[in-house]
Amino acid sequence: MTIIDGKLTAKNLREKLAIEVAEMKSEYGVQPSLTVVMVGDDPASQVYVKNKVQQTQAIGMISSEINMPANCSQSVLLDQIKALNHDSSVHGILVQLPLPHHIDESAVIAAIDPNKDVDGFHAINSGRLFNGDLGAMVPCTPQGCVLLIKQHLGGDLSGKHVVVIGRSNIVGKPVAMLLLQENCTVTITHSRTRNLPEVCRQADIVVAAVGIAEFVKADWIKEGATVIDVGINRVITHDGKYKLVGDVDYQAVIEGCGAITPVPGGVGPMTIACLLKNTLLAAQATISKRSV
Ligand SMILES: NC(=O)C1=CN([C@@H]2O[C@H](COP(=O)(O)OP(=O)(O)OC[C@H]3O[C@@H](n4cnc5c(N)ncnc54)[C@H](OP(=O)(O)O)[C@@H]3O)[C@@H](O)[C@H]2O)C=CC1
Ligand SMILES: Nc1nc(=O)c2c([nH]1)NC[C@@H]1CN(c3ccc(C(=O)N[C@@H](CCC(=O)O)C(=O)O)cc3)C=[N+]21
Ligand SMILES: [Mg+2]
Repeated sequence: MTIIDGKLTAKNLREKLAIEVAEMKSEYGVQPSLTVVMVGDDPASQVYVKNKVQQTQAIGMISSEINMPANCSQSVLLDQIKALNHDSSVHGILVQLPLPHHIDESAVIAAIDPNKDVDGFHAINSGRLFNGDLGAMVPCTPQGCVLLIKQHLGGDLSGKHVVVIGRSNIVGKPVAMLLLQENCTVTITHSRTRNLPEVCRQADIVVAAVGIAEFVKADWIKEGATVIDVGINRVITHDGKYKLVGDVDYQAVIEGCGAITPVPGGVGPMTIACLLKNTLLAAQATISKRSV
């Protein structure tokens, strides 16, 4: 049984990115920059934003954060995004989700310049991914999942049966598309799926993106299967502290699976590393435009 070390893999990826950032600065005088827009003060989002700001700067990129009050209107937020779209010193824009209920998330995502959409959530980018076009900005968490799977299984995923649990636009659907592109046989499951344990037992690889703490049980996992736990759930322990747990019943599943990503230290750090990679790609695209 292997515990897939996402923290280490993410650190190695960030080190490679740092070299490319330094080269970009010295050869073109361009420093990749990422702006995160946060509306309101969701505590879980704050942790993510804090990690992201620190890691962006650590690899030599510019990080800025725009905090807007929870009661800010949709039109004020859309104007802010338009200003960032027109600001050539900003290469990547990330609007932290979820947004307050009075704001239409899809309208906000649609307002982001697809070339600066480092989350890969804009319909132009999800369409490119769906069509198998190179040049899509690929959503960070799905990208991180696939990197961890390929690293563990040695690159070629042809013919592997993957069961994805969850069909959100930010994790389930895009991770399924990426794995299809890797020639996997992909089953997408969700809350209306019948006999989910039975379906999961067919899988060589299970990707759990459900949002329910310790939802996936040991007897759902075929012996030797690879388990990717995307879930980030904050639960209160018996001594009243918060801890993070995934969507997989980790302590039970480690007994029989072939490999598993821990929470924390699995997919989460890869999400941030892939965000930095997308920011570098967005900055590189502005240079190739300039030189022709
Ligand atoms: N590690 C990271 O970097 C990231 C982690 N996350 C975490 O990943 C998890 C999933 O996130 P996200 O995709 O945004 O979540 P959503 O809530 O948007 O989607 C959850 C999905 O799980 C399905 N589901 C819910 N209950 C069941 C059930 N009983 N049986 C089967 N399927 C079920 C839902 O089905 P239906 O569509 O039918 O409602 C839905 O498709 C969360 O814990 C989140 O915090 C998210 C982003 C990044
Ligand atoms: N526009 C947008 N894009 C996102 O990608 C996005 C978002 N909104 N909203 C929230 C979710 C969640 N998410 C996480 C990323 C990293 C960690 C992460 O770094 N986790 C660490 C530890 C964190 C800790 O210790 O609290 C780990 O799992 O080891 C967690 C969660 C990105 N999301
Ligand atoms: Mg959601």
